[in-house]
Amino acid sequence: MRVKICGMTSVAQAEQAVAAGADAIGLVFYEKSPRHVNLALAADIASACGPFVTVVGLFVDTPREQLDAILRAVPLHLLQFHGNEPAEMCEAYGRPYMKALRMRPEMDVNGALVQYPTAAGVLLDAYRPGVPGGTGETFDWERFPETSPRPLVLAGGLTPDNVAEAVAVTRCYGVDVSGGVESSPGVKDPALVEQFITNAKRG
Ligand SMILES: O=C(O)c1ccccc1N[C@@H]1O[C@H](COP(=O)(O)O)[C@@H](O)[C@H]1O
Repeated sequence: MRVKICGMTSVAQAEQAVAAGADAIGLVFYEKSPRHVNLALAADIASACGPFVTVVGLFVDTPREQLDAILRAVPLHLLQFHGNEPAEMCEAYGRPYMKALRMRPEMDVNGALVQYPTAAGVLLDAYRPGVPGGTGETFDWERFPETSPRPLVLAGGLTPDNVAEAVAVTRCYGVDVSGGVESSPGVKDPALVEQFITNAKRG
């Protein structure tokens, strides 16, 4: 089980998550998010993580020039797309990418998955109209596909209390969390981070 802790807003938070066993950390480049980081801070956080931790950049319909500038400044290993980016746009940067799909009630999940054959992974998240992610809401885990052409990551409303069950029900490749390990938006709680990672890996 791989665990990503998303929305790091300080070097100390990232170092603590890595020390607690996080496989990946996320940097949010979506300006409307309370977890948004500027380039200098993002670069400092990325370089504090060490060579064996995946540093993920999160984007929501970010214009090409802006994303290129971020890539020049911050050493990102994986791009996570949370907007309406088609596969060609996700592929255009020549980096491994993960596409987030929000689980609208009427969505044909298998049909959506095959639209991203080049993704390193696909993340399934809760759907709230008008909100691209970080909702703190779960979706019906029974809708999680049993098989997939690409590794599937579960997100949406995960917490230390529900993550073991979520892993058991979905048998996902990995989990991603933001709000469920925070004391307030953008502030990670070290105890919750540690509990989350322990419970996810145990589950
Ligand atoms: O974290 C954010 O602020 C965010 C903003 C815009 C799009 C996605 C965002 N976060 C991602 O959303 C999911 C679920 O988050 P939560 O655990 O329910 O708070 C997760 O993949 C985050 O990386």
